Amino acid sequence: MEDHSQWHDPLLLTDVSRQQQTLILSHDISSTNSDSQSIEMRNSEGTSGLHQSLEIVSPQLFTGPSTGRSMLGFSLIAPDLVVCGSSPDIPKQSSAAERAASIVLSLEEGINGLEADASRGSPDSSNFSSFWHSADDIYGSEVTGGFKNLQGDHDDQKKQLLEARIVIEELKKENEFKSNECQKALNSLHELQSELMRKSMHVGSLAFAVEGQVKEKSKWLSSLSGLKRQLKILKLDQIKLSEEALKYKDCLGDMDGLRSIMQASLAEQVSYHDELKMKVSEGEKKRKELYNKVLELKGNIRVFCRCRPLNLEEIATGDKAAIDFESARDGELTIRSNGFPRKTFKFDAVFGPQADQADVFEDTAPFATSVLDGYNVCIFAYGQTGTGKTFTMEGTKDDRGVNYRTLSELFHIMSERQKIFRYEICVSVLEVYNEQIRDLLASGTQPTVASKRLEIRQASEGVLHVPGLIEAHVSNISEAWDVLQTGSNARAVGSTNANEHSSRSHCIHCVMVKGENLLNGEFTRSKLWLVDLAGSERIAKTEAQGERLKEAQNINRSLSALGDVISALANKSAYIPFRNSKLTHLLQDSLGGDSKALMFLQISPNENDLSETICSLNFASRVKGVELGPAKKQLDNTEFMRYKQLVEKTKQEAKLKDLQIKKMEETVHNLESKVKDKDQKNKNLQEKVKELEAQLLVERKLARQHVDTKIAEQQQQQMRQQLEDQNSAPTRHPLAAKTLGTLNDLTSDLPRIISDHNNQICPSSFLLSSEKENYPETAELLVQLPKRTGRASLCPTTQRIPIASNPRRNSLIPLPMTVHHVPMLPFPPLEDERDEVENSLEAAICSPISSKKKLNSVVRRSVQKKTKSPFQQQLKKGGVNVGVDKVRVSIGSRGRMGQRVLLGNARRVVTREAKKQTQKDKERGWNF
Ligand SMILES: Nc1ncnc2c1ncn2[C@@H]1O[C@H](COP(=O)(O)OP(=O)(O)OP(=O)(O)O)[C@@H](O)[C@H]1O
Repeated sequence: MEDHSQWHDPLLLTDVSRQQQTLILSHDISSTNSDSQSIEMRNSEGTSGLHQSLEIVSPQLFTGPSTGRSMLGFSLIAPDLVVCGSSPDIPKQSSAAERAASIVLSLEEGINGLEADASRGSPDSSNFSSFWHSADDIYGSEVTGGFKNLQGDHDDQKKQLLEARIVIEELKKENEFKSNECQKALNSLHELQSELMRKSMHVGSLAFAVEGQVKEKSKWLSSLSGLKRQLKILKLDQIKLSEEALKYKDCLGDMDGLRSIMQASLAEQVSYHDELKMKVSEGEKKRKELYNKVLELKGNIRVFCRCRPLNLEEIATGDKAAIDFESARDGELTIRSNGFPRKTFKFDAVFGPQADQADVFEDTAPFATSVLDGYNVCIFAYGQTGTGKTFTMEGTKDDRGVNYRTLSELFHIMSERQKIFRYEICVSVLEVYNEQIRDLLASGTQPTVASKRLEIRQASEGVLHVPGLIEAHVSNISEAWDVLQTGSNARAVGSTNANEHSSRSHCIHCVMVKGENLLNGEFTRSKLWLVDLAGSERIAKTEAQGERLKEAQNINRSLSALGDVISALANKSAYIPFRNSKLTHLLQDSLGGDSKALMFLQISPNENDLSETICSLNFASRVKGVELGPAKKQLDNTEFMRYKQLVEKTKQEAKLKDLQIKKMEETVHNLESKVKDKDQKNKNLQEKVKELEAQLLVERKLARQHVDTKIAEQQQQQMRQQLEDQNSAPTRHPLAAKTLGTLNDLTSDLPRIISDHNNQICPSSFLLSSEKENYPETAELLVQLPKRTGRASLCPTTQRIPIASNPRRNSLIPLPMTVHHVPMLPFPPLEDERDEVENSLEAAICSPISSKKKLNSVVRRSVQKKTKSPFQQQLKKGGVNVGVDKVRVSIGSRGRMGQRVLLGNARRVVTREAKKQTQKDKERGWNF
C-alpha cells in the first residue's frame, strides 16, 4: 500500500485536487468513446487567456466501470496538465488499474509520465508496468493494439516535444539575445535619458537665453517703436518747419523791403542823431569854455570875506565893530580904527553880518558846476578862531552852510545832466590834527578804536591819493550829508578862550566825482575839497597851554605853510612848498595852476580882534593876488584806456557776430535751396499724378464708349431677333411698332427687351455704376428697375458673370460734366461717315428694312459718337491706337496693366473668330 501522505506533486505543486477552485476539469470518459477528446481549459476567472488542447486517450481501461472518472489537474503556476494517478482524490480502494490510469502529463517535460516516473524511480512505475502486463493479460491483444497506438502517438508527441524543446532553446537563445539587446537598449536608453536630461538642461538654458533675447527684443522693439514715433514727430516737425520756412520765405521779401526802409530811416535818424550829438557836444564844450573863461576872468582863486555879527557877549561887553560895512561895496572892505577909516581891502565878495547863508552860497554855486565839468575845486574857510568858519561851511540844522548847499547843487546839476552825463560821487571825511591825517569816517564807525595814521601817496602825475581812506559812495544829498555829518561829529574840538567849541584840527571833506559823457564817451575825474580850517589864534591871547598849545602851534604852522604855498604860487616860484604841511600836501592837486579855489575869509567885527583881523585880511589879500593860471580839465586816462580796450573788444565781438550771421545766412540759404528742391519734387509728383488721372479718365471714357458700342450691338441683335420673331409670329413686338429716337423711349423699352432674353441680362446693370455719376437721368431708371447684384452682359451669347464690387474712383479729379448719354441721342451723323456706317450696318444686319433702319440709327449714332469722340484726339496725340475700324482699349484700374481687347467696328459680322475672341475675353474675366 502506498503512503499517500508522501505523495508529491511532480511539478512541486500543491495537491492538484486542492486547486479545484482554480481549475478542475472533470469529465466522464465514456467507455464507448475511443476517440480523442479535446479539452478546453479555462482558468477560474473564466477568461480565455489560456487555452490548452490536449489529445488524450480515454480508453475504458483508464476507468473502471465502477468509477468511470478520471481526474485532470492543471496548475496555474506551471502550465502543466497533470493527470494525477496517485491523487488522494482517487479512491484508495481502487484497483491498481485504476491508479495506473492516473497519468502525469507535463507540458514541459512532455507526455512522458511513464518514463519520467520510471526514471525518478517513482513507486508508480512498477505499478504501471505491471499494470500494462496485467492489462495485456486481462484485455488481450485489443489492449495491446491500443497501447501501441498510444505509444505511436507518444512517440510522435515526443518528437514534437523535442522539436518544441529545440524551438524553446532557440527561443531561449533568442530571448537571451533579445535580453542582451534589451539590456543594451536599456543602457542606451539610460544614456539617451541622461543625454536627454543634458539636452533638456541645455534646452532650458537655451530657453532662458531665448527668453532673455525675447525680452531684449521686446525692449528693442519698444525702443524702435519709440524711435519711430519720434521719427514721425520729427517728420511732422520738419513738415511744419518747412511750412514755416515757406511762410518766412514769403515774408522774407516783405521783410527785406521793410528792412531797407527801416535801415534808410534809421540811417537818417542816426545821422541826425550824430549831428545832434555833435552839436550838443560842441555846445557843451563851448559852454564849458565860456563858463571857465568867466571863472578865469573872475579868478581861479577867489576870496570872499565874511564878517560875523557881534555876538551877545561882545554886545554885552560894549565892544564896538571895527569894520565899516556901509562902505563895503564892490568887494571893498574898510577897517576903521578909532572911528576913522584905516585901511581898505578888496575881495571878490564881502558879506557883512546881515548876509545869510543863501547870499554867501549864491556866488559859490558856480564852483559846483566847475566840479561837474571836471575841474578840481577847493573851498576853504580861513580866519581867526571863533569868526564863523564852521558856521559858514557847516551851517546849522536850520541854516545850512556851503558844504550842504554845494553838495545839493552838485546833485541838482547831475540830475539835470543825467541824459548826457553819468556821474559817480564818493565822499571822504578826514582831518589834519597835529600834522596827522585821520579818517573821520573810520573813527566815526569805530569810535573806540584809534584811527590809524594815513599817508599821502602820489597815484599818478599830479594826482594824490590817500591809501586806506574810506570813500563812501553816495547817490543823493541825504546820503552825502549823513556821511559828512558822521565825519564832522568825530572831529576834534575843544574849548578855548575864544571859542567854547573851537575846532582844533583842519576838517576836510573830499567829494570825488567821476563823470562820463554819454555823447562822446569822455571820462572826467575831479575833486571838491570843502575845508574848514582850524582857527588861527594868538597863543598869547588865548593863553593856550599844554595840549591846546601844541594844537595851536600845529594849526598856526599849517596855516603858515598854506600861506607860503599861496605866496609861492603868487610869486610863480619854481618850487611850491606843498609838502611843508599835511594840509598843503593834501590840497596840492587842488591848489595848482589847473584848479579853482575859493577862500572864505572869516573876520570878527570886534574892535578888540582888529589886529587878527588885519592879519587875516593881509593873508587873504595875498591869496587874492595869486594867479593860478588857466584851469585844466582833469581827464581820466585810465578810463580812457579802459574805454579804448572796450572799443577794441566790441570791435572783435562785432566781427565774430558778423561771421556768425554769415554762417546763419548760409544755413538759411541751404535750407531754402532744400525747400525749393522739395517743392520741385512735389510739383513733379503732382504733375505725374495729374497725368495718371488724365490717363485713367481717358481709359474710363474709352471703356464707357466700348460698353456703349457693345450695348448697341446687343440691342441690334435683340432688335434683329425680335424682328425675326415678329415676322414669324402673328403679333409684333411692341418695340417694333415704336419709333426709336429718344433716349427715354429706348430706356423705357430696354428693360423689357432685355428681360425677354431669358433673363440673361440684368437691367440694372446695363449701365455701369460709374455711369450713375455721369448720367443721373439713367440712375432714376436704375432705381425703378429691379435691383440685381452682379454684372450682366447684353450679349446673349455671353454668360453672366458676377459683377465685381463697384470700382472705387481712384482720381480725385471730377469726371467730365459733359453729358454722354447712352448712344441713342438723335443727332444726325455726318453725311460722309453716315453712309459708310449705314452701309456697313446694312451689310451686317439681316433684318427687315423698316425696323432695321431704326436699329441702324441707334447703332450708327453710337459708332458715330465713338468716331467723333474728343478723346480720340487725345488718344491719337497720346499715341494710342484708336480708329474707326479698330479700337484698342486698355481697361485697368489702380495702376494695373490693362488688358487690351481688340474690338471690331460696326461692319464686322460676328464670325467664328470673333466668337472665339469673345470666348477668350470671357475666360479672361472681361465683363462689359
Ligand atoms: N554869520 C554869522 N551869523 C551868526 N552867528 C555866527 C556867524 N558866524 C559865526 N557865528 C557864531 O559864532 C560862533 C563861532 O562860530 P564858529 O564856531 O563857526 O567859529 P570858528 O571860526 O569855526 O571857530 P573855530 O575856529 O574855533 O572853530 C558860533 O556860535 C556861531 O553861531
